[in-house]
Amino acid sequence: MSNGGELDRRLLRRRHEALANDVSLIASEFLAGFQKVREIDRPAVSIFGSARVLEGSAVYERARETAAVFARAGFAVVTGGGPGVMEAANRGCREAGGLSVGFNIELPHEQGLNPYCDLSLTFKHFYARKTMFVKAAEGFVIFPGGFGTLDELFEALTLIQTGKIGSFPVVLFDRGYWAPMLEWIRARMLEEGLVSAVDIELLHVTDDPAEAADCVVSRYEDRLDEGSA
Ligand SMILES: CC(C)=CCNc1ncnc2c1ncn2[C@@H]1O[C@H](COP(=O)(O)O)[C@@H](O)[C@H]1O
Repeated sequence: MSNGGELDRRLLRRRHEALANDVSLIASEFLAGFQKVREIDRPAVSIFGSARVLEGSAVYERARETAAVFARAGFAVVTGGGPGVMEAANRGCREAGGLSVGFNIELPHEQGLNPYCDLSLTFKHFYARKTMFVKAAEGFVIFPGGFGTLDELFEALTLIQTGKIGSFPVVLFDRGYWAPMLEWIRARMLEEGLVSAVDIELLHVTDDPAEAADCVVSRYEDRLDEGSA
C-alpha cells in the first residue's frame, strides 16, 4: 500500500506539471479531516504521547486516567489513534463513556487504529493530520514521548506563540520527564533571547490527571463566559 512517506517523497521529486494532481490529493485529505472534526459534537482535548508505552506502565495508566476525567467533564478525547499513550487515552475516554476520536496515520510498519475509537480517520500525510489535532481541540495534554510527541507539542506552541490560533492551554504531564527540557528552555532559549517569558508561561506542568483536565476545562468555560469559545 502506498503510504504518506512515499507520497511526500514523490511530491518533493515531482516535475511542476505533475504537482497539481498531488496537491489536490492533499487538499482532499484536509477536507475529509475537517468533515470528521465536524462530527465531534462537544468540546475536545488533544492528548499526545509516546506510541511505545505499554498497558500497566505509569505513563499509560496516567493517560488512561486523565482521559477518563476529561470524558466525565463532557469532553471528547482526540489522539493519533495508534498504540501507547494514544491507546491509553482513547481507552480511558471510552471506559468513562466519552467520545473517543483517533486521527491515525498510515506508516510503513503500521500497527493500525487502536480498538477504542468511536470516530476515526486514517491520514497519509502527517501535516494534514496535525492540523486536525489543533482544529478539534480546546487544549492539549502532552505525556512523555519521543520525536512525534515533541513535534506535536512544538507545533501547538508555535501556532499559539505566533497568534495563528488562540491561547489554548498546553499541559505537560509528568514533571520529572519534562523538567530537563524546561530547564534548557529557560537556561538557553530564554537566556539567549530566542523565546520570551510569556512564551514559557504557555506551558503548565503537572502530575495530576484532575489538574490537567481542570486546566483545559476551566479555560474553556472562561472562554464560553467571554463568548469567545
Ligand atoms: C510503536 C510505533 C513506532 C508505532 C507507530 N504508530 C503510530 N501510530 C499513530 N501515531 C503515531 C505513531 N507513531 C507516532 N505517532 C504520532 O506521534 C506521537 C508519538 O510519537 P513518539 O512515540 O513520541 O515518537 C503520537 O502522539 C502520534 O500522533
